[in-house]
Amino acid sequence: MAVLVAEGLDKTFRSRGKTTRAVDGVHLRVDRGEVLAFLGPNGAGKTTTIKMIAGLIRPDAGSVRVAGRDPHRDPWALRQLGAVLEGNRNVYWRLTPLENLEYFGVLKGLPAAVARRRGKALLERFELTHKQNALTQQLSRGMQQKLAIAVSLIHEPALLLLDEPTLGLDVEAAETVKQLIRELADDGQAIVLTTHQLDVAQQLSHRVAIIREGRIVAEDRTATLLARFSGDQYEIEVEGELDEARRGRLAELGAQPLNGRIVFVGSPEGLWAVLEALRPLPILRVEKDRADLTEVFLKLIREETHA
Ligand SMILES: Nc1ncnc2c1ncn2[C@@H]1O[C@H](COP(=O)(O)OP(=O)(O)OP(=O)(O)O)[C@@H](O)[C@H]1O
Repeated sequence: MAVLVAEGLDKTFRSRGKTTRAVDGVHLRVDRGEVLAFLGPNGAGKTTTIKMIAGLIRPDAGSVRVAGRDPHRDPWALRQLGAVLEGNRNVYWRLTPLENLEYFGVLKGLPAAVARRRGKALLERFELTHKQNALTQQLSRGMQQKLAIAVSLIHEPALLLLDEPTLGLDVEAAETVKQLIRELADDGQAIVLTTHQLDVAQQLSHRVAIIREGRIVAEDRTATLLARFSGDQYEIEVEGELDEARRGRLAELGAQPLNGRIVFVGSPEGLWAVLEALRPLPILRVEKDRADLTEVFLKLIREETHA
């Protein structure tokens, strides 16, 4: 089920006689339980798009539907949004985590008792209960980030917007936050993730949309995009020496021994023939050349530049 449907979004800024077409015909869709990584170089139009989705900037053209309704017209649709857009700004340093959750819950229209009950449940779930009465400013950055996410979820929004959720966190805190995001998605939360940390995007996203100069230049399932940009080269490592007969057979199949590895470019069927030719030598490793999201991103961005 589509939680977010954005269609044909346009936004042009005019300031001091200069016109910037920040967003140009952007379509985005996010389903329940799906993490969409929304990626692009600096100034590509991500923040402007997210602000249009969040009801903060009115699009010149196009439409946004969150859980079927327009956040620019319908306060109910606005309540279907939760956002951690700029670091920890949605928490108050001088309040405790529980007070933050209660305060923002009431601000979002919840009765105080409901906000408190949900706040306690979120602290439990995010393993922050032991800090519920400490001042937020005394929490570690990782804990503050978890609290910021908890606060954005207090009113049980249909769509969660996360901007750079792991930026500046140490390895362990980043892993905890990533795990939390995975669990939220597994429980059905729809999430739009904006980040320049492409490894994080690769690990967390089901789908990727890449924007450049206001236009979407690629939009696909993460796995599909990675497969599309992966080569068809295999590397095989075996134990023991290759005799002359075997070397000859490998050459016939188009496989090349190279620095202790065998390199083969071809189809999966061809690979089986190569493996067959190596029998009965023990195989230590067979690996396909796989693109990562950084390579995909750079290729797409450059392709567009040269187009
Ligand atoms: N209020 C504004 N007035 C004029 N131009 C703006 C305004 N907001 C954004 N822009 C311009 O619109 C374009 C897109 O900006 P946007 O902030 O959406 O990019 P971004 O992809 O979020 O970039 P970053 O990754 O650097 O945050 C940029 O050229 C930016 O300078």
